Amino acid sequence: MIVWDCNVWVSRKLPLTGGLLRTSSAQAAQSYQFPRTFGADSCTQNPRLYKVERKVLLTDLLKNVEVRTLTGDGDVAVNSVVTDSRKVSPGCLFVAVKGTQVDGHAFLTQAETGGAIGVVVENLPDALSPGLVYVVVPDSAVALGHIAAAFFDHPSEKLKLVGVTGTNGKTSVVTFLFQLFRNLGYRCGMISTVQNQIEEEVIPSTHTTPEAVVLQGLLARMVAAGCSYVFMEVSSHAVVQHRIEGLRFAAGIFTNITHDHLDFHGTFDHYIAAKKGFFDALPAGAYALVNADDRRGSVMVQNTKAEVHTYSIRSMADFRAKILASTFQGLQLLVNDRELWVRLIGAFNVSNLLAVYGIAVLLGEEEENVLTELSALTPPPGRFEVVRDEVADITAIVDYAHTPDALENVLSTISQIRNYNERVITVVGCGGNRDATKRPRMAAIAAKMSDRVIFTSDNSRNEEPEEIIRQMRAGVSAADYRKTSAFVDRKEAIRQAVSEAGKGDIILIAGKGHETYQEVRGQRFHFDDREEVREAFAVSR
Ligand SMILES: CC(=O)N[C@H]1[C@@H](OP(=O)(O)OP(=O)(O)OC[C@H]2O[C@@H](n3ccc(=O)[nH]c3=O)[C@H](O)[C@@H]2O)O[C@H](CO)[C@@H](O)[C@@H]1O[C@H](C)C(=O)N[C@@H](C)C(=O)N[C@H](CCC(=O)O)C(=O)O
Ligand SMILES: Nc1ncnc2c1ncn2[C@@H]1O[C@H](COP(=O)(O)OP(=O)(O)OP(=O)(O)O)[C@@H](O)[C@H]1O
Repeated sequence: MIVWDCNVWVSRKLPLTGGLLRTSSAQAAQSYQFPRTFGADSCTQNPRLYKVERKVLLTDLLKNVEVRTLTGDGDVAVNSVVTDSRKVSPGCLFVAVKGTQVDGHAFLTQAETGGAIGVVVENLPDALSPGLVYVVVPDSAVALGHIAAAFFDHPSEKLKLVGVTGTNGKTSVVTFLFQLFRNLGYRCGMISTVQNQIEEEVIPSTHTTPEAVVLQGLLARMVAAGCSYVFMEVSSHAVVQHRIEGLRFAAGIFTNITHDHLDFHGTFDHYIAAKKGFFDALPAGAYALVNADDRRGSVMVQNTKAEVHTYSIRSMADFRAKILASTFQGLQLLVNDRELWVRLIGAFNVSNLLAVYGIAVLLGEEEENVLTELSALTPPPGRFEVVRDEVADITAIVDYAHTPDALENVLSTISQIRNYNERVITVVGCGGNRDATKRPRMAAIAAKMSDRVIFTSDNSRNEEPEEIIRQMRAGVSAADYRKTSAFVDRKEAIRQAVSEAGKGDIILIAGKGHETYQEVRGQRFHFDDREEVREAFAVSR
């Protein structure tokens, strides 16, 4: 597997004139040269490998930016765009962004000392340094998106970019789209929480939606690799922090919205507004495909310029489906009146499939071909992933559900498929330093919909895991409380679930899905629910 560091992609060599770079957009479109591929370790060991050999005139970077004032020489050549003063290098442009912890404007001196040739700011500092070019903009984060897009020569305009937003289903939908379009014969890229991918090449992911410079660089690599489609997740954080500014989307998909990330957005209305912001910004000529089964679906597209289409499993819509049979092996469906079998599990995946089918048809694919290819799709890692102990006849399901809604969905999927001669044992925890309001709600859902619940840890971060579990248990009704127990150590919790399970029982291990770590007090330890349950099955024999 080739691993690319997200900070290293494009090396574009342009001619220098008289010590200063003079170039044009036409030249800028020329010759991408990639550095050799590196393992992640070599990048960490040798920071020089991070250097992007690329220079663009500052004035060219600012073409789509609302500039209030520019002090200094705008024709200076910029060789990288940086938002962290600790990562500046000679020749870079430092963009000072106001964050949730600190204000990047506090680090202008550090940026200059590190070799920045220019800074983008919202306010000029009291004393100007003669060595720096100052660009004043109304909003640095907005400016950053456009600057990053220009630095990488507007990659999103050279392919078809499809963005997927919603509380749940983003990873599933982009993964299915990536598989489908590759099966239809296109070269594709994918940007997702689990991993980024350019055809076969896997690039580790740090965010659901990377920050602007990383994102634009990644897209530039995808262009250079000949991708004609890129499917990316658009998180509400990314919309609010303007990471997607400067991108041109061919289509946007809305899956659903439920309570999540209220620690960041403050209120549900702000969270809805963040998601809606993505559709507000879609250009005319793009498609907006929304889930008509979610009552916020119509709100999302109230002010969009894009062409609106809908999908539904409950009502009339442009793209609709009916579930004929639902089993742990797959689903039999009627999609726009055509019958098909898919290897995916759960009603929520029918919604996801409709989003995929709808966008493929809107983007011009033959309906017949798309329907045929839907049968070949496989779920992303850690999404309703089944691990079986065939000897003991116990089914474990590892799922990333870490919101009340997703947990309810997974448990109701299990209850639709189970035969009620068996028990459902749920192992679940909630993350630390994240939305605490979901803790009692998730616990109540788990207890109401399972025969047994074992509460445990799930990335407690800087909080006490015992306290998180206490807050969860507070949500459990008196009647359900006797079904519950708690094991702070997730390994022990999984082993306990396996030891309690009998023939035919189902163990749901919720919350971590594909994650391969447990984050405790700033440190990440290797932890993989799938490995743990396999091990627990082995030792229980
Ligand atoms: C809460 C949040 O969104 N944080 C993001 C934010 O960091 P921040 O606001 O804390 O930044 P800050 O520390 O206040 O710094 C502000 C600015 O000063 C700069 N700085 C800071 C210190 C210094 O010495 N010098 C300096 O220049 C920083 O580089 C930054 O540009 O801006 C950073 C740079 O863009 C992001 O990497 C960071 O994501 C962090 C790692 C994160 O965990 N984000 C999560 C919550 C997130 O974005 N999640 C969504 C998905 C959510 C979901 O659906 O599950 C995602 O898209 O990944
Ligand atoms: N359309 C959907 N509606 C509700 N729940 C879903 C849907 N699709 C998937 N899920 C459930 O939500 C969990 C998360 O799914 P997925 O990773 O696709 O969503 P996501 O939006 O990418 O979430 P995150 O950003 O947290 O990764 C899955 O494990 C599954 O249980």
